[in-house]
Amino acid sequence: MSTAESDSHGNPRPLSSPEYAVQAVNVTKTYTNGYVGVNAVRGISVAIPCGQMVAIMGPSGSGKSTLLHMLGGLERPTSGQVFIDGSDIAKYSESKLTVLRRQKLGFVFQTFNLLSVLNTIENVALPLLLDGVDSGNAYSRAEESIREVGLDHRRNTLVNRLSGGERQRVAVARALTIQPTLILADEPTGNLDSVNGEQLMHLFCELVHSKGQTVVMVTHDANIAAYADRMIVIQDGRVAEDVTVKSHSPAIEEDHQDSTGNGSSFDV
Ligand SMILES: Nc1ncnc2c1ncn2[C@@H]1O[C@H](COP(=O)(O)OP(=O)(O)OP(=O)(O)O)[C@@H](O)[C@H]1O
Repeated sequence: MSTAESDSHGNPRPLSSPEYAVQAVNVTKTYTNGYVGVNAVRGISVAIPCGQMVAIMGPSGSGKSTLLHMLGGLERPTSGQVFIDGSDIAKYSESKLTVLRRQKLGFVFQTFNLLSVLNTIENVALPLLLDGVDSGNAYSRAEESIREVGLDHRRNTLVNRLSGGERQRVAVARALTIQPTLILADEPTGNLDSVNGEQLMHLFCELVHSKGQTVVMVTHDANIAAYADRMIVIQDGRVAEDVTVKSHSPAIEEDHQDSTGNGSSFDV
């Protein structure tokens, strides 16, 4: 098994190897609730190669979301290192982390952080506009992401008038619009019915297997985890299992294209 410190043959590899989208090296996280410390993550090392789809599973409270947040620089580890692009992001300043997240990482979380005063396309274009992309370019890239998630017909609708599932898809479109190297998703299908949940997984598979992007998702749903190339099971803040379940699945790519050829086959 490949770990952060060694390859599949057990040979030591340099830290922050560029073949990895993200690497955690012996990360821990202790939250302090008053006088009581909660050891949410107790020393996890994982190396996630570029172009892999990973499902993180495990019981409630086992530390899955905490690990995901540390991989995305949303939480700082209490100890250990998190490497992205060869740098330990645990050492980054808040402002450097903000830029990294905006430029390189796509987040699909249940709390969508969508701005209710903006419509779909404005929300999706926002990260690009904040990053200084000119508005013509930002809006045309936003249109493309909205098409990918099958929400063209809602492009001008205020997000607080959308259903939970539609908002979830806006959040996905917003995450995709920056073409992130790493997509981090916490229960990404939580608000979707089974058809749209499957379509989102097909889209993730397409991004991973055709475009070389990397997806790390937390899920309780075994059917959703079955789309992943690798499953990491967390228990009591540690890795209990780390299994590569399959490699590239061309069938999924072929299935993904709809009759219009635009790649979106969400149930609208
Ligand atoms: N901000 C926080 N402050 C204090 N304790 C926290 C905080 N966030 C998480 N915890 C605690 O850390 C532990 C791990 O939480 P985490 O949310 O990572 O688990 P999880 O596996 O994602 O759970 P679930 O599947 O229920 O979402 C839990 O005991 C939780 O109560």
